[in-house]
Amino acid sequence: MIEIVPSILSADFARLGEQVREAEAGGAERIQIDVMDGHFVPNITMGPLVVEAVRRVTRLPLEAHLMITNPQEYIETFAQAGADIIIVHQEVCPHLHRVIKQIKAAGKRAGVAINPSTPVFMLKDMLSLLDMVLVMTINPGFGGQELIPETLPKIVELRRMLAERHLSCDIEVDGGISEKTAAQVVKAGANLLVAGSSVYNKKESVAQAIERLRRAATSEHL
Ligand SMILES: O=C(CO)[C@H](O)[C@H](O)COP(=O)(O)O
Ligand SMILES: [Fe+2]
Repeated sequence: MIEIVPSILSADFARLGEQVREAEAGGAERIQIDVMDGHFVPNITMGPLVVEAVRRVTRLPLEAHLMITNPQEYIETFAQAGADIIIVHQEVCPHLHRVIKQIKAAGKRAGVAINPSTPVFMLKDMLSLLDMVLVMTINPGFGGQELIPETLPKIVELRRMLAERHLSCDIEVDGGISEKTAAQVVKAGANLLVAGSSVYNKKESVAQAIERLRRAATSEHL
Protein backbone atom coordinates (compact mmCIF):
# COMPACT_ATOMS: atom_id res chain seq x y z
CA MET A 1 0.00 0.00 0.00
CA ILE A 2 1.20 3.48 -0.89
CA GLU A 3 1.11 6.02 1.94
CA ILE A 4 1.67 9.77 1.93
CA VAL A 5 3.57 10.66 5.11
CA PRO A 6 3.24 14.35 6.05
CA SER A 7 6.43 15.89 7.43
CA ILE A 8 5.63 18.69 9.85
CA LEU A 9 8.83 20.53 8.90
CA SER A 10 6.79 22.81 6.65
CA ALA A 11 3.81 23.14 9.02
CA ASP A 12 2.83 26.37 10.74
CA PHE A 13 4.57 25.90 14.10
CA ALA A 14 2.39 28.51 15.78
CA ARG A 15 -0.52 26.09 15.37
CA LEU A 16 1.24 22.75 15.21
CA GLY A 17 -1.46 20.73 16.99
CA GLU A 18 -4.08 21.88 14.52
CA GLN A 19 -1.84 21.11 11.55
CA VAL A 20 -1.22 17.57 12.80
CA ARG A 21 -4.94 17.01 13.32
CA GLU A 22 -5.61 18.30 9.81
CA ALA A 23 -3.21 15.69 8.43
CA GLU A 24 -4.92 12.95 10.45
CA ALA A 25 -8.38 14.05 9.33
CA GLY A 26 -7.06 14.23 5.76
CA GLY A 27 -6.23 10.52 5.80
CA ALA A 28 -2.56 10.48 6.78
CA GLU A 29 -1.58 7.22 8.43
CA ARG A 30 1.64 8.39 10.06
CA ILE A 31 3.50 11.64 10.65
CA GLN A 32 7.21 12.37 10.27
CA ILE A 33 9.07 14.65 12.68
CA ASP A 34 12.41 15.93 11.35
CA VAL A 35 15.03 16.25 14.06
CA MET A 36 18.14 18.25 13.00
CA ASP A 37 21.12 19.13 15.15
CA GLY A 38 23.13 21.69 13.16
CA HIS A 39 26.04 19.21 12.97
CA PHE A 40 25.01 16.33 10.75
CA VAL A 41 22.92 18.75 8.70
CA PRO A 42 23.22 22.54 8.42
CA ASN A 43 19.93 23.29 10.16
CA ILE A 44 18.41 23.04 13.64
CA THR A 45 14.79 22.03 14.07
CA MET A 46 12.87 19.99 16.62
CA GLY A 47 13.68 17.72 19.53
CA PRO A 48 11.93 15.31 21.90
CA LEU A 49 9.70 18.04 23.35
CA VAL A 50 8.01 18.45 19.98
CA VAL A 51 7.57 14.67 19.65
CA GLU A 52 5.95 14.66 23.09
CA ALA A 53 3.63 17.54 22.14
CA VAL A 54 2.59 15.93 18.84
CA ARG A 55 2.04 12.62 20.67
CA ARG A 56 -0.64 14.33 22.76
CA VAL A 57 -2.70 15.47 19.76
CA THR A 58 -2.76 12.37 17.55
CA ARG A 59 -2.97 8.60 17.75
CA LEU A 60 -1.13 8.17 14.46
CA PRO A 61 2.26 6.46 14.49
CA LEU A 62 5.06 9.02 14.71
CA GLU A 63 8.35 8.68 12.90
CA ALA A 64 11.37 10.49 14.32
CA HIS A 65 13.77 11.14 11.42
CA LEU A 66 16.97 11.76 13.37
CA MET A 67 19.41 13.88 11.37
CA ILE A 68 21.86 14.08 14.26
CA THR A 69 25.45 12.95 14.73
CA ASN A 70 25.09 10.78 17.83
CA PRO A 71 21.67 9.15 17.50
CA GLN A 72 22.64 6.31 19.87
CA GLU A 73 22.63 8.83 22.73
CA TYR A 74 18.99 9.78 22.16
CA ILE A 75 17.14 6.59 21.19
CA GLU A 76 15.53 6.07 24.62
CA THR A 77 14.65 9.78 24.87
CA PHE A 78 12.75 9.74 21.58
CA ALA A 79 11.14 6.40 22.46
CA GLN A 80 9.89 7.83 25.75
CA ALA A 81 8.72 11.01 24.03
CA GLY A 82 6.36 8.86 21.95
CA ALA A 83 8.08 8.05 18.66
CA ASP A 84 6.92 4.71 17.22
CA ILE A 85 9.47 4.48 14.43
CA ILE A 86 13.01 5.73 14.95
CA ILE A 87 15.08 6.43 11.87
CA VAL A 88 18.84 6.93 12.12
CA HIS A 89 21.30 7.81 9.36
CA GLN A 90 23.76 5.16 8.22
CA GLU A 91 26.43 7.84 7.71
CA VAL A 92 26.72 8.57 11.44
CA CYS A 93 26.45 4.99 12.75
CA PRO A 94 29.71 3.04 12.53
CA HIS A 95 28.04 0.51 14.84
CA LEU A 96 24.76 0.41 13.00
CA HIS A 97 23.85 -3.11 14.13
CA ARG A 98 24.11 -2.00 17.76
CA VAL A 99 21.91 1.06 17.14
CA ILE A 100 19.24 -1.02 15.38
CA LYS A 101 19.23 -3.42 18.36
CA GLN A 102 18.97 -0.43 20.70
CA ILE A 103 15.86 0.84 18.86
CA LYS A 104 14.30 -2.64 19.01
CA ALA A 105 15.18 -2.97 22.71
CA ALA A 106 13.27 0.28 23.30
CA GLY A 107 10.25 -1.48 21.76
CA LYS A 108 10.21 0.64 18.60
CA ARG A 109 10.34 0.03 14.85
CA ALA A 110 13.76 0.64 13.29
CA GLY A 111 14.49 2.59 10.14
CA VAL A 112 17.80 3.53 8.54
CA ALA A 113 18.18 6.49 6.19
CA ILE A 114 20.80 6.88 3.48
CA ASN A 115 21.86 10.15 1.87
CA PRO A 116 21.83 10.51 -1.92
CA SER A 117 25.57 9.75 -2.10
CA THR A 118 25.41 6.65 0.12
CA PRO A 119 25.06 3.42 -1.87
CA VAL A 120 22.27 1.00 -1.02
CA PHE A 121 24.73 -1.88 -0.57
CA MET A 122 25.89 -0.30 2.72
CA LEU A 123 22.68 -1.73 4.25
CA LYS A 124 22.80 -5.14 2.56
CA ASP A 125 23.66 -7.16 5.66
CA MET A 126 21.24 -5.32 7.96
CA LEU A 127 18.13 -5.54 5.78
CA SER A 128 16.61 -8.49 7.64
CA LEU A 129 16.65 -6.47 10.89
CA LEU A 130 14.97 -3.36 9.51
CA ASP A 131 11.35 -2.26 9.38
CA MET A 132 12.15 0.55 6.96
CA VAL A 133 14.86 1.93 4.72
CA LEU A 134 14.58 5.65 4.05
CA VAL A 135 16.15 6.59 0.72
CA MET A 136 16.78 10.33 0.91
CA THR A 137 15.83 11.89 -2.41
CA ILE A 138 17.45 15.22 -1.42
CA ASN A 139 20.46 16.14 0.70
CA PRO A 140 18.88 16.37 4.16
CA GLY A 141 18.59 19.66 6.02
CA PHE A 142 15.82 21.66 4.43
CA GLY A 143 12.33 21.32 3.06
CA GLY A 144 11.32 22.57 -0.37
CA GLN A 145 14.26 21.15 -2.35
CA GLU A 146 14.06 19.35 -5.69
CA LEU A 147 14.27 15.59 -5.93
CA ILE A 148 17.69 14.37 -7.06
CA PRO A 149 17.06 12.02 -10.03
CA GLU A 150 20.21 9.94 -9.34
CA THR A 151 18.43 8.55 -6.25
CA LEU A 152 15.74 6.77 -8.30
CA PRO A 153 17.89 3.78 -9.39
CA LYS A 154 18.77 3.28 -5.70
CA ILE A 155 15.11 2.65 -4.92
CA VAL A 156 14.91 0.12 -7.76
CA GLU A 157 18.02 -1.64 -6.49
CA LEU A 158 16.78 -1.74 -2.91
CA ARG A 159 13.42 -3.17 -3.98
CA ARG A 160 15.29 -5.89 -5.90
CA MET A 161 17.52 -6.68 -2.89
CA LEU A 162 14.47 -6.99 -0.62
CA ALA A 163 12.61 -9.20 -3.10
CA GLU A 164 15.64 -11.51 -3.47
CA ARG A 165 15.65 -11.97 0.29
CA HIS A 166 11.86 -12.26 0.61
CA LEU A 167 11.81 -9.31 3.03
CA SER A 168 8.81 -7.04 3.54
CA CYS A 169 10.67 -3.95 4.76
CA ASP A 170 9.12 -0.57 3.83
CA ILE A 171 10.91 1.70 1.38
CA GLU A 172 10.37 5.32 2.28
CA VAL A 173 11.49 8.31 0.23
CA ASP A 174 11.94 11.80 1.61
CA GLY A 175 12.54 15.10 -0.15
CA GLY A 176 11.11 16.77 -3.22
CA ILE A 177 7.97 14.62 -3.33
CA SER A 178 5.27 16.44 -5.26
CA GLU A 179 2.55 15.75 -7.76
CA LYS A 180 5.30 15.70 -10.40
CA THR A 181 7.59 13.17 -8.72
CA ALA A 182 5.24 10.91 -6.73
CA ALA A 183 4.51 8.44 -9.54
CA GLN A 184 8.23 8.15 -10.37
CA VAL A 185 9.25 7.08 -6.87
CA VAL A 186 6.35 4.64 -6.63
CA LYS A 187 7.30 3.14 -10.00
CA ALA A 188 10.86 2.75 -8.71
CA GLY A 189 9.56 0.79 -5.70
CA ALA A 190 8.88 3.19 -2.82
CA ASN A 191 5.74 2.67 -0.73
CA LEU A 192 6.02 5.46 1.88
CA LEU A 193 6.26 8.99 0.47
CA VAL A 194 7.25 11.72 2.91
CA ALA A 195 5.98 15.13 1.87
CA GLY A 196 6.50 18.42 3.68
CA SER A 197 6.16 21.49 1.50
CA SER A 198 3.67 19.87 -0.88
CA VAL A 199 1.35 18.93 2.03
CA TYR A 200 1.66 22.17 4.03
CA ASN A 201 1.60 24.43 0.99
CA LYS A 202 -0.92 27.09 2.09
CA LYS A 203 -2.60 26.97 -1.34
CA GLU A 204 -5.15 24.34 -0.39
CA SER A 205 -6.22 22.41 2.70
CA VAL A 206 -3.92 19.73 4.10
CA ALA A 207 -6.56 17.12 3.23
CA GLN A 208 -6.75 18.31 -0.39
CA ALA A 209 -2.97 18.27 -0.70
CA ILE A 210 -2.72 14.71 0.68
CA GLU A 211 -5.45 13.53 -1.67
CA ARG A 212 -3.80 15.17 -4.68
CA LEU A 213 -0.46 13.54 -3.86
CA ARG A 214 -2.07 10.15 -3.28
CA ARG A 215 -3.81 10.33 -6.66
CA ALA A 216 -0.55 11.32 -8.38
CA ALA A 217 1.32 8.53 -6.57
CA THR A 218 -1.11 5.86 -7.65
CA SER A 219 -1.73 7.10 -11.20
CA GLU A 220 -0.42 4.97 -14.05
CA HIS A 221 0.64 8.05 -16.05
CA LEU A 222 4.09 9.68 -16.15
O1 LIG B 1 14.01 15.20 6.01
C1 LIG B 1 13.61 16.23 5.51
C2 LIG B 1 14.58 17.31 5.15
O2 LIG B 1 15.86 16.89 5.41
C3 LIG B 1 12.14 16.47 5.31
O3 LIG B 1 11.40 15.35 5.72
C4 LIG B 1 11.87 16.82 3.85
O4 LIG B 1 12.58 17.92 3.44
C5 LIG B 1 10.41 17.10 3.57
O5 LIG B 1 10.28 18.31 2.92
P1 LIG B 1 9.90 18.49 1.36
O6 LIG B 1 8.78 17.52 1.09
O7 LIG B 1 9.51 19.90 1.28
O8 LIG B 1 11.11 18.17 0.51
FE1 LIG C 1 12.64 13.80 6.84
